[in-house]
Amino acid sequence: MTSEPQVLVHRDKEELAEAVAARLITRVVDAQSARGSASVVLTGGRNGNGLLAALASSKARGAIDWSRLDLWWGDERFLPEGDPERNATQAHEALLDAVPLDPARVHTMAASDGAYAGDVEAAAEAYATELAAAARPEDHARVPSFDVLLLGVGPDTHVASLFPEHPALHETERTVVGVHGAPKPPPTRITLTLPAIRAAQEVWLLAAGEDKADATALALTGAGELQAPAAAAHGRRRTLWLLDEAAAGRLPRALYPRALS
Ligand SMILES: O=C1O[C@H](COP(=O)(O)O)[C@@H](O)[C@H](O)[C@H]1O
Repeated sequence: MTSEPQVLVHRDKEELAEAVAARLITRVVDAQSARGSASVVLTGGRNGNGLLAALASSKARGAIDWSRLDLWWGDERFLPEGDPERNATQAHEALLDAVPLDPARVHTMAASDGAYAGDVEAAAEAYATELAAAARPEDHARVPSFDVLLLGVGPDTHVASLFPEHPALHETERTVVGVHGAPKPPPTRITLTLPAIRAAQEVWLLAAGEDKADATALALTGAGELQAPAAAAHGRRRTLWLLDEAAAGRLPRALYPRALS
């Protein structure tokens, strides 16, 4: 089962970050009260980090039981531990160091100088194993059915480290793969594949800024999955495109309810 994309447009990137932070707090609190815990897949990039910063400064952040939250990553730049370009480093700076998480529930992807000694394929396989161990029988997948999986949309329509026309987009078996020759630095990365992304209950795609307007329009107006990877990202129950007015600027008006001012 997939879900039709829904589009919500906020005024600017600051309003987008604050509104998505409020939405995420509500979603996590609901999942924790229903099940005892929640799981969220983080994204890197400007909008992902803007969201984490908005969560850090939200007065409502205390509503989340941070010790019962599993955090995963959709992708990682295969760089040494602590490198400022690693998505995990940026997430720690923006939010994770400021909240009482259980370190055992913070599932970072391996660094290039870590246990797999520069072998990105082995690092990807290890993350797939960690995900499979966390999946419950009721998830019906080799990954947990994440409550929310966040994806920042790149100006070329990439999501996670799935770039247009790249071989990782063809993956139908593995849930995590190594990426070589990414067009955006660094060239070597680790990414969830489409089957892993589509196991999430809800997929939220984030885009702000005029440089995302073409990507957003392309992905939401019928582009193929190879041409526009963002078009291939769906949640089982919900697929939400969360935009600011600049990123929504080239969308047909019929696609979203809020009129641009
Ligand atoms: O490299 C990456 O870029 C995308 C989008 O980044 P943005 O700065 O253009 O918003 C991000 O989603 C991905 O996780 C990251 O590794």
